Amino acid sequence: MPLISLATARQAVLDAIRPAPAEAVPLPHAQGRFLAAAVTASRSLPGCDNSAMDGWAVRAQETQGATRSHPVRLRIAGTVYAGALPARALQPGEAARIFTGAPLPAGADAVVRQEAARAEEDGQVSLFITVPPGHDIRRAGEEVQAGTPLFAAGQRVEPAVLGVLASLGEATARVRPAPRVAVLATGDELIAPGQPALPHQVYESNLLLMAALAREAGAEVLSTARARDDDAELRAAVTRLASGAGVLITTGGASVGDKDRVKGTLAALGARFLVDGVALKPGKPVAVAHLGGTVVIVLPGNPGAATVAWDQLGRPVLLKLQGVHEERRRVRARLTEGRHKQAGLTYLLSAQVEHRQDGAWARLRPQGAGQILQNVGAEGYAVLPPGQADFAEGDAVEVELFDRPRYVAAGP
Ligand SMILES: Nc1nc2c(c(=O)[nH]1)N[C@H]1C(S)=C(S)[C@@H](COP(=O)(O)OP(=O)(O)OC[C@H]3O[C@@H](n4cnc5c(N)ncnc54)[C@H](O)[C@@H]3O)O[C@H]1N2
Ligand code: MOO
Repeated sequence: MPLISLATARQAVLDAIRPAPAEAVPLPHAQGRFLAAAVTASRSLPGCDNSAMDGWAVRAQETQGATRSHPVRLRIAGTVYAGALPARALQPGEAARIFTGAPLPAGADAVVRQEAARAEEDGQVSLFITVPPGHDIRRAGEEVQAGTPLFAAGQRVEPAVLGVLASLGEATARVRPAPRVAVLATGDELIAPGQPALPHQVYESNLLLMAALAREAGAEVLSTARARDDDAELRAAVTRLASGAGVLITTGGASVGDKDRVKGTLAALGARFLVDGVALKPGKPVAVAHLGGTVVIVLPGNPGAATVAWDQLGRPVLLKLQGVHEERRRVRARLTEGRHKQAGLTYLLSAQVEHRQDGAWARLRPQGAGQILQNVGAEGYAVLPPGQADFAEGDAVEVELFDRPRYVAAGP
């Protein structure tokens, strides 16, 4: 049976995943989450007319003609600090001492900053500049009017968004919970970093890598574990890890070798496969299954293949659970070198994009499913689509970029 395409696989998986119910969380816990509902400004910013500078609140008209050699003198009428209300309105002939952020007294319509003024000993202030109405004033609502739509559902709560929510007075945000993820690395050959290893043994790197990638996609990683290529051990590990997790990521043992037992173990436990194998390289053996209420992402052991398979199927699952769909930027770029590929598969190759005078070029680095260095510094994947086997140097391809994705609310 021919393998299904990447696009078909992703659609099948996403159709089967529902976003988790939204919850209100305190703002400090909302960082990195995705808004479950649109946010409208609950107050205007600023809340009232206020001073942009430390100086003097005045009637602009009364500063007419003021210069350093011919100052205008006004009577000092009290002081307004930020957070306090002015004691009274400004009368003609008066200036009030005012500080940055303090509400403008009624009657005042401009501020003269203190560098352009001097308080005299007779209770007056000399102003050295003429200012127009509105000078150094921040008007109520000039940044945002109460009721203005600010963020769409799906917006990621980045630091700047947290700042805006707090300045609106919000203490909580409605977001989807972080998917609770467990990671299982399988393989007899694996040795934990820090332990001695012989050349035929392999340092286990997928646990750390996959947990980190899952966190990048919003997950809370509950546990990581290793298991040998042994049915009983795999069964016990899968059962234990899946019991507390919404998503279980496994790596290794996903192909057709004698010791590749992960899919068989899952099937024996009653897993229902949504996808089993994709016309993708690297990452062909990837599978996605439901095991009770847990989504299991079965990744190949090869770190390069696991990374691509995670990125193309695992990450979208995590985002859908959080109610969003990611739109990546794409650029068209020419290959700096030719590539031969299997015609039926989509190849996703780690690339850096170089902007030259004659346009964008995709530089592919040495890479392979079993390699890992290509991931470092990669700016995106050059997409070599199915239906073509040979790509020559200079052929234009799409590069799917990793940075600055746009998150939009996903369907149900
Ligand atoms: N006859 C065939 N052989 C293979 C096929 C096939 O279709 N027919 N598919 C190949 C493809 S594609 C891939 S990808 C690999 C995937 O194999 P597995 O998922 O079964 O992975 P393993 O055999 O367990 O390991 C592969 C490789 O990766 C290393 N590895 C595994 N886990 C880790 C880890 N946690 N940290 C670091 N490195 C790890 C492992 O030592 C192996 O070198 O199968 C092809 N074979
Ligand atoms: O297609 Mo495998 O996942 O690369 O070697």
